[in-house]
Amino acid sequence: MFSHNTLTQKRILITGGGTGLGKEISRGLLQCGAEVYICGRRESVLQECCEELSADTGGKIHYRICDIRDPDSIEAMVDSIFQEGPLTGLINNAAANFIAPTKDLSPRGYQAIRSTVMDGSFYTVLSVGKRWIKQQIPGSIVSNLVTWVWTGSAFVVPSAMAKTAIDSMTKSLAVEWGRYGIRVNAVAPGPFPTEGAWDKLNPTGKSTGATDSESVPMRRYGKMPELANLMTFLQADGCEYLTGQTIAIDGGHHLAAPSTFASLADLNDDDWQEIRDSIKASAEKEKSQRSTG
Ligand SMILES: CCCCCCCCCCC/C=C/C(=O)SCCNC(=O)CCNC(=O)[C@H](O)C(C)(C)COP(=O)(O)OP(=O)(O)OC[C@H]1O[C@@H](n2cnc3c(N)ncnc32)[C@H](O)[C@@H]1OP(=O)(O)O
Ligand SMILES: NC(=O)C1=CN([C@@H]2O[C@H](COP(=O)(O)OP(=O)(O)OC[C@H]3O[C@@H](n4cnc5c(N)ncnc54)[C@H](OP(=O)(O)O)[C@@H]3O)[C@@H](O)[C@H]2O)C=CC1
Repeated sequence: MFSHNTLTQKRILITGGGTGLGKEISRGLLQCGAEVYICGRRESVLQECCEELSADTGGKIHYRICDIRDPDSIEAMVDSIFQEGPLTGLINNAAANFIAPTKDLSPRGYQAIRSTVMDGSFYTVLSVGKRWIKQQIPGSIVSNLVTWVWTGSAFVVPSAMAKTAIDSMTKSLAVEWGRYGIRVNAVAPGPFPTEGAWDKLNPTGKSTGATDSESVPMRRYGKMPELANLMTFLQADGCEYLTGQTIAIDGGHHLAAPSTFASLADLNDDDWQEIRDSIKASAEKEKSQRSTG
């Protein structure tokens, strides 16, 4: 779809780029000639991703260990990247999520998700954006949201709330920063199966709804290159007049089956305990690999 030099001269930071969608978006950007920075809390995961993608694409990819819930950690990362040269693009992709009945959420459970998705995305945008403004450099910010920004979604309320806040940031900053040549857009994917999302949203196979590809009008899940292509377009030269938009890429899913987890109202307490235990096992495995956070 794009040539190997569509993104030559572009230097793009993608948060949470070591796994899942972030990793495959990084692959797509590298294939189009961008220099890519990824970050996350697990050094071994980031290192392995860089080795794999650089061998597969021949592109330049670097990692930084960073906890985006901590603004100081973000400042240190962005500062060290700009010392090597300014970024031209930022993709807010890192996120936290788990499925749970809202009545069972503690303040800490809510904060774990809000502080990553809403605060972490905002801190990163602020850290990069203020440098672009000061150095009079144009840039492209793209946040990876979800179609719940339009539909809401039961049983993942903190995620739906926090993603919606970033949708609002997208429209607001597009206006405030347009005069600096900074574009602010977002994408809203439907289901693109990844280990990270499925472990937290359908750990036992009981979270039906969107896990069924038949509920998508296109009768399938998204393919990674499709999402990478949209991200490449939004980071490329040639669409400078496009800003303030959140673009769905979901095979029509949210128009046909808007309430992703509505059917889960029928699960009982034992089902939810089993789901919670499975999520805990997945989170503990990830935690044991963390270098920060
Ligand atoms: C199959 C689904 C198909 C859906 C298709 C629709 C379209 C897809 C839409 C997808 C949209 C978005 C998806 C995503 O964002 S997926 C990203 C998944 N990846 C991650 O979450 C990675 C990061 N995750 C984490 O860091 C952790 O998993 C966690 C979020 C738990 C945070 O870890 P942290 O170390 O900060 O926190 P703790 O483990 O100490 O827990 C903090 C509090 O949270 C409570 N908690 C944890 N799990 C649950 C649960 N299952 N239910 C209720 N509460 C939970 C925990 O008890 C702590 O609170 P307390 O101290 O008060 O007990
Ligand atoms: N998969 C899907 O179907 C959909 C996904 N999305 C969105 O796509 C994005 C990626 O999701 P997906 O790839 O599925 O899930 P993953 O779990 O694979 O990706 C989440 C990434 O975020 C990183 N991360 C989490 N917390 C932090 C933190 N505090 N600081 C730094 N990095 C952090 C994780 O790395 P580490 O743990 O090492 O820090 C991980 O690399 C998310 O924004 C998600 O909401 C949207 C719609 C659909």
